[in-house]
Amino acid sequence: MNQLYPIFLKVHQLNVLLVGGGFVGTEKLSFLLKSSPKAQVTAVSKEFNAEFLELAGQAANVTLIQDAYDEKYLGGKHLVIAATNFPEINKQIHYEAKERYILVNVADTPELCDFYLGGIVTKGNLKIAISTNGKSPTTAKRLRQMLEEVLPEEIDELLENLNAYRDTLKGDFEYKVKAMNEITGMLVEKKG
Ligand SMILES: C[C@@]1(CC(=O)O)C2=NC(=C\c3[nH]c(c(CCC(=O)O)c3CC(=O)O)Cc3[nH]c(c(CC(=O)O)c3CCC(=O)O)/C=C3\N/C(=C\2)[C@@H](CCC(=O)O)[C@]3(C)CC(=O)O)/[C@H]1CCC(=O)O
Ligand SMILES: NC(=O)c1ccc[n+]([C@@H]2O[C@H](COP(=O)([O-])OP(=O)(O)OC[C@H]3O[C@@H](n4cnc5c(N)ncnc54)[C@H](O)[C@@H]3O)[C@@H](O)[C@H]2O)c1
Repeated sequence: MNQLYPIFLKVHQLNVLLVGGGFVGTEKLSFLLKSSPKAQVTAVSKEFNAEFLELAGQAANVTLIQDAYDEKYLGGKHLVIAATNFPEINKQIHYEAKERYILVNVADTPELCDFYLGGIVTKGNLKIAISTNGKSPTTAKRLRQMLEEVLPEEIDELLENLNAYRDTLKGDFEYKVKAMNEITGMLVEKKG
């Protein structure tokens, strides 16, 4: 059983440290920004590859620091993602983050992660996060692609309409719960 508890982070109001601006760092930044274009990210790396620089250059809130990792960069950070090509540096980042109670992900190294990055589907206001418990990231990717394909864009209209309806409801909490459940009931009704 997958015992991970997913949460939906407001990364535009949190400080994320990403260490390593190579191939894996670029992939992590790219998925982070795809889902959260305004994510506040400080990227520290000895070197950045061209793709990383292009991605960061187009982003709203990505700060680049060309330097070797140092624990001082953990100051004021809520989340850390380590993606250098040196396992011992990634381990050091892991331990120094843990000392400060900062949540840490060492890319591609499940045993050094407090959290995993997931496959993420966004359709307007709807967001679905997928994890395979680290068993098969490729399956998370394929499921993400499949859901992106099959979920209609109109699903966002449905959410907006239901939100507008919700705002018109007068009455107490119990009444609102009942009304919202009634109007959305057909979404889960089984065909006879
Ligand atoms: C979902 C996604 C999100 C993201 O990265 O943002 C993600 N990996 C993605 C793709 C992907 N990663 C890898 C491949 C190559 C094929 C392969 O090796 O399987 C592909 C496929 C591809 O690229 O086509 C390599 C890989 N990844 C991990 C290991 C280590 C291991 O398994 O032990 C290795 C081997 C490294 C090596 O041997 O060098 C581990 C992790 N990867 C996770 C997330 C976490 C678990 C998520 C879950 O619970 O399912 C976890 C545990 C930690 C973490 O990194 O957070 C993203 C798809 C995004 C999308 O497309 O939507
Ligand atoms: N199974 C394995 O051994 C294996 C194989 C391949 C990749 N990986 C994983 O891939 C990741 C990195 O691979 P990549 O393909 O992105 O490598 P890469 O060489 O493309 O990028 C590594 C980046 O880290 C930076 N860097 C190196 N030392 C640093 C330091 N001390 N401080 C700051 N930045 C530093 C480099 O400048 C570079 O930008 C790691 O998470 C690693 O665990 C593991």
